[in-house]
Amino acid sequence: MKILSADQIRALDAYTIKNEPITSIDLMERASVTFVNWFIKRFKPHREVYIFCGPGNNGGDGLAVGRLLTHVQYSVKVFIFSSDRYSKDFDINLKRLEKLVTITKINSKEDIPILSIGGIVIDAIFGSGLSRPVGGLYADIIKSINDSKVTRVAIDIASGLFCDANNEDPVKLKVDYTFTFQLPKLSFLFPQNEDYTGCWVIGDIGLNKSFIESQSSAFTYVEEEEAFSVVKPRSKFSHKGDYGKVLIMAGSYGMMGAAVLSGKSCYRAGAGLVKFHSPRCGVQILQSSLPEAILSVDPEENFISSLPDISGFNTVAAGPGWYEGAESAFLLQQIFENKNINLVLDAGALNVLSKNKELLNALPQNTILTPHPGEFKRLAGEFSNDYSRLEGLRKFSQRYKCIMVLKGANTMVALPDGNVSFNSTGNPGMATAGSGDVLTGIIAALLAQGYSPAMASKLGVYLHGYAGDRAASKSGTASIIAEDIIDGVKDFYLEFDKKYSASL
Ligand SMILES: NC(=O)C1=CN([C@@H]2O[C@H](COP(=O)(O)OP(=O)(O)OC[C@H]3O[C@@H](n4cnc5c(N)ncnc54)[C@H](OP(=O)(O)O)[C@@H]3O)[C@@H](O)[C@H]2O)[C@@H](O)CC1
Ligand SMILES: [K+]
Repeated sequence: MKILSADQIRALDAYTIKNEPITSIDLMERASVTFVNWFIKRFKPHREVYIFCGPGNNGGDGLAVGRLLTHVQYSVKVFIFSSDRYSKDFDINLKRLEKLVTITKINSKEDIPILSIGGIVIDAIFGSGLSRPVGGLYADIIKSINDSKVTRVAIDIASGLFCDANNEDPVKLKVDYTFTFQLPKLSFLFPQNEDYTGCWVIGDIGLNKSFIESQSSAFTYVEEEEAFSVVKPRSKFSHKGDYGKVLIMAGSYGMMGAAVLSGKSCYRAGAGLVKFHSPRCGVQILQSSLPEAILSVDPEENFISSLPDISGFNTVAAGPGWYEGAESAFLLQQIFENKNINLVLDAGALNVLSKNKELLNALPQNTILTPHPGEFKRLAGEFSNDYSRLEGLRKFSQRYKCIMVLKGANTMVALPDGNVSFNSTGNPGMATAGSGDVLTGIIAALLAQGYSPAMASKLGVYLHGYAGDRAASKSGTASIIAEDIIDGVKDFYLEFDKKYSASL
């Protein structure tokens, strides 16, 4: 799903109105009906509902929502603001609502209502048309709502949040839910906006799909349909050689678990053959934890010091559980000399790169780097906010022609062509030791099976999050351990098999 800018959304709105065709007031009605259908499923009518409506079309939506909720017996109190310019559709909806309920105009601070505890605030002050930081009476209202013990629901986007740009100004409405129209907004995907986004839901209001397709955007949001559509079914006559050979260079004394987790997830995600290159201390651990894997043994007891013969492997995964000494830098240098191999680097390998930045210039094209935010900071430096970090990630990927997988909620995958996809699966329970090792194994497995590095990264991240969500559905978020995520990989392929046989 594409993520469009506020300007593109405005053009999409206008295009739909002209070409469907539909009048703008009817489109507003459709959007409001969609919102209300969702709202009444979630909130019972016994709670007091306060709707704050700004002067534009977001306010117009609020007024239409007020009317629709009144029709289904919700007790609604509606507030508007003095303005010298209301939108046309605001005015129309104001007239429609005035016949049903008393509307309060807020002219000064004294008019700001006290909100009853347990009430619900519907925020229709500003939507995608916010053009500058919020001040004056609007700011007073937002602060007052933020201080009240109510549930807050934003129509389209919380007031004070820009769709696609940073707003340093502290005046933004904190919300529990955002019901947004048609497409996710870039700002929903950043940790810094968590309080101003809450749980967000997309309502399909029938905006023109071919116009959306025609728009160029560097940003996409990967959801179920797209992810499953790229999974390759297995041919009846295939054999293990068709699914690739992965060499995992992971683990050191006390850290062999990282290698086990990467290897297991690599097999679960479909690799034909997994071979570990292990320090001597890891031999027993690996052979007994993963009998399916084969082993090459390093001369060193406690860490990997040398590169085995990698001819015959199409994929190498390196870094989980790594010792981060000078030997590892030399090892990376040797690995980088093999330009025709698919490569995933994680954890220790990333830290070795951070300490030896000159090595970045030798990265084979399309190498996949999977840093968490701390590792990315060590690689690329600090950024003042999440928007500039996104730009930093894009630049890094473009500069070193590598694929950057920045892990977190909505993991970002930045490609050397400047495009970035955001992931839709996963949950906070996946913030647990070993979760990253599992992702490394999954991405390596997909690379080995012939997915392009870009596809292996995007699908791998989706699959990893999906597996984590399945794990959460069985054991609850807080108790997920990395092994559970590996188990969840089975559920992904089970779902794929079902979808695939249903499609035949
Ligand atoms: N897109 C779609 O497909 C559909 C969109 N729909 C809805 O329309 C919404 C977008 O509506 P919109 O364009 O009228 O913008 P909106 O957010 O109401 O604000 C504009 C007003 O606020 C003012 N203003 C701005 N910033 C300000 C500030 N800091 N402080 C004070 N004033 C400020 C601005 O004034 P100006 O900047 O012109 O001075 C103008 O008066 C969208 O979010 C969705 O809810 C649906 O109905 C149907 C389908
Ligand atoms: K809003």
